Amino acid sequence: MSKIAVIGAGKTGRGFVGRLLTEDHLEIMFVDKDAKLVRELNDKGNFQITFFGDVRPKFIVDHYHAYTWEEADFSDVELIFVSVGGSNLEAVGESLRGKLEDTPCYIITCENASRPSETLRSVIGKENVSISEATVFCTTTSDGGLDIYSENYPYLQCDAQLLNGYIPPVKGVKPIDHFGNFLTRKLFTYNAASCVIAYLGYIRGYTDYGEAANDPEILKLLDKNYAATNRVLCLEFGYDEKDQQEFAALSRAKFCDRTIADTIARNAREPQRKLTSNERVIGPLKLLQKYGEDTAVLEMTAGAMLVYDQEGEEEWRRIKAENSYEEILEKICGLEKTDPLFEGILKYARQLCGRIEEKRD
Ligand SMILES: NC(=O)C1=CN([C@@H]2O[C@H](COP(=O)(O)OP(=O)(O)OC[C@H]3O[C@@H](n4cnc5c(N)ncnc54)[C@H](O)[C@@H]3O)[C@@H](O)[C@H]2O)C=CC1
Ligand SMILES: O=P(O)(O)OC[C@H]1O[C@](O)(CO)[C@@H](O)[C@@H]1O
Repeated sequence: MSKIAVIGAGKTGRGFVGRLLTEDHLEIMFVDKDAKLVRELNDKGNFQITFFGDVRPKFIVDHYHAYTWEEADFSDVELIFVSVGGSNLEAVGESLRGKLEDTPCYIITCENASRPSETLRSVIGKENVSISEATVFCTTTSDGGLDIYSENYPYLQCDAQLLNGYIPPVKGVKPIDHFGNFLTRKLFTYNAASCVIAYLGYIRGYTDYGEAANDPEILKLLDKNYAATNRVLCLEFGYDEKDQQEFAALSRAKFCDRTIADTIARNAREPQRKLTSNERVIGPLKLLQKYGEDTAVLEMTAGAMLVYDQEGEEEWRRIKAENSYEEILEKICGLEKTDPLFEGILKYARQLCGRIEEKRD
């Protein structure tokens, strides 16, 4: 049988996709740029998945070998999952381009990102390679070791149309016929809400994600944002209102679920990625603006993102050291100075920055 590769042996790659493949007794070829992680995966030969709330016995993933790019051989690889973080997709495309053969090959991106298949397709540029995108609903965390903590989510839904009739030989991977804007819907509903909780939680001094999600003040803002975002997503994409409300309610229940042990730092990681123009905050803000809805909660969230600071976020710290808030709004968020969102976000950033400084004194 042809090989299956997973590029990015991180939390989603090894902890979610790796589990789905192992549940089907499939052999995995992990590829990662982190040579230390590759060595650890091979030396140990297995890792364990513990499910939040102990809803299922621990699960072992052990049918794999891990490789760095230099070692990885893609001959006879038919199916590739990519889960490296949206900002690393171009680099993955560059690395893959020279390694893929001229036989048909299918790639499924597993990223919270705007149009990740387009990004990868434009770099790989090979006719024989079909690239689909998936929505990852399964939260996976780690405490730095190989083992993973995870929800017991059973599926990876992906765009069937982009697979050109190919059916992945994995039970947990579900090609959906009318996938359409499902990834954008997920990003603007789930991940926008996650940003409200994480960054407003940071401003209020929380480090635990579940605590922040259950804060009554944050919940009030979250619900206000869900109501407005639900309305504009229905107007923009034609979703049924009740269906969208139920979709949003599922995300609310998940974020408030205290059995899912998670941190503000993980959910707030890489603000520079989350603040780009079509992403989870500026994207829905533009829709709210287009349909005349109240933009305050997401403007406040974007303001909190500008203020956000955390050990380990070195790229974000560099960007902030080299750019003013105004420059970040222009260069990263793609907002013009004349756009009311620009001034709105800036106003909140200044207010919240003052609040953080007061706390420090
Ligand atoms: N962890 C989670 O709960 C969820 C994650 N996601 C998405 O899944 C994607 C991955 O996230 P995580 O697994 O949490 O991140 P992670 O940081 O745990 O894993 C990413 C892995 O990709 C590797 N990588 C980065 N650039 C690479 C390159 N050029 N070549 C090969 N390997 C490379 C890194 O070394 C790392 O091992 C992101 O797009 C994220 O938004 C989506 C939903 C939930
Ligand atoms: O890697 P990112 O983009 O921060 O997203 C991870 C987020 O995605 C989620 O699955 C939300 O859908 C959460 O677990 C987590 O907050």
